[in-house]
Amino acid sequence: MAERGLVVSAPGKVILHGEHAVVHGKAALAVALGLRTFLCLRPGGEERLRVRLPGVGVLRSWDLPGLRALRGRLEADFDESKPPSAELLEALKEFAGIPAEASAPDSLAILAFLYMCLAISAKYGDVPSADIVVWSELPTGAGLGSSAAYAVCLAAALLRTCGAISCPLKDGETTARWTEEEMTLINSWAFQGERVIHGNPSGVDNAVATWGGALRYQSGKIKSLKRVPTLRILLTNTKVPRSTKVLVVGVKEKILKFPAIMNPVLDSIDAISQECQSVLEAMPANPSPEYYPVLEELFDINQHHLNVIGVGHPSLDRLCRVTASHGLHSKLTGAGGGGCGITLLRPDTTLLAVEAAKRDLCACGFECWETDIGAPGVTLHSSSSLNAQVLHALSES
Ligand SMILES: Nc1ncnc2c1ncn2[C@@H]1O[C@H](COP(=O)(O)OP(=O)(O)O)[C@@H](O)[C@H]1O
Ligand SMILES: C[C@@](O)(CCOP(=O)(O)O)CC(=O)O
Ligand SMILES: [Mg+2]
Repeated sequence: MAERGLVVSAPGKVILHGEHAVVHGKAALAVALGLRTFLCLRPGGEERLRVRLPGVGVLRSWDLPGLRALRGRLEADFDESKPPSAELLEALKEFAGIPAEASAPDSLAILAFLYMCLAISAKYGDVPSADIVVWSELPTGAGLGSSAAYAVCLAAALLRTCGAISCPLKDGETTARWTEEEMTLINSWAFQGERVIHGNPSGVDNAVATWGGALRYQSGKIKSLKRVPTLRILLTNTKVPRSTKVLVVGVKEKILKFPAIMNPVLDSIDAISQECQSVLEAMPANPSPEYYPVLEELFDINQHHLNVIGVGHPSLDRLCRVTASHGLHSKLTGAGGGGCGITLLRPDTTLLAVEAAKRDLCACGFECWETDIGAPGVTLHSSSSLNAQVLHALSES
């Protein structure tokens, strides 16, 4: 058990290309965002596990004997190489008093929390007597990988508390990262948490939340890009709620219904990811405008493909039209169906042009902001390193 408790964080992400296709074995390019989820775990007093998830309105606590008994009943099912079984999830729902068909944000968050607490403690130690609070800078359900950032924070905190991974923080350090081997373990358990939340995730989201930076992901293979060019991206949240789980199922159904139509589209998205990766890897650290026309064309082609596979939305079409009227190119990011879009800003895109585009996007009821990309992955913090906003949020949540 970490004596004085711990604070971990993990970044959100944008998928530049490859969302949905990556679920079907194609390549995706994802970059970590400068927006993070934070988890604080403090040792608890009496034998209780308490969790506060203000992002989804959850405040729950359970006595450890009850959790240990539940774990004992389910132990055979905690195989981290396989998706959590329907029976296991039903048992967790019943224990937590969650309706069987529940897929609301709070229900999925509690399910993922309980699954990871019991499964990790079943393998590496005991259920911790602790007070856990999670707070995020990311909008949930908007395509920025909030579920993965949440799962990665949970995995890192629980594995550290069970002693399965080290405490890499040295005296005087404010932040530290884990070793490659430890991040692989964190990522594999975070993928299990994503399986509870998403149903059939590809693993790209938890990979980029773990390793950070920019990476190409395909069928479990992760290739971090050596250098992340300084791309300026405008993030726009249409605020249209949607469920990644539902959208991923919809694409699968369309592939089964029209394989000869859909598979070539997935192959084309795969080729777009490859092409984009080649361009990014050829870019200097601070690319000049001439590199951008091809990136903009790839955005446009991919956005059309995403509409064809059924994950577009009128709000995203409107986003693309508004930015196009300012000479900018956008596409949805993440599962689509609403949520966020990303707009590529060239180095010579003036502040005035960006402000004009933001003004028109906000007039649509959207929320937009520029953020940097290539952020570090899962991180262990000394509490002194956290800024006042995060400290306040974690203490007040
Ligand atoms: N900060 C958080 N605290 C608790 N649960 C979270 C948090 N962020 C995300 N989640 C869980 O992840 C779900 C959103 O995942 P998803 O539909 O994949 O959207 P995205 O990953 O694009 O944000 C939420 O409904 C909730 O269950
Ligand atoms: C649609 C998908 O490709 C990305 C989902 O991203 P998000 O959960 O919307 O942030 C699903 C996946 O890769 O697991
Ligand atoms: Mg997600």
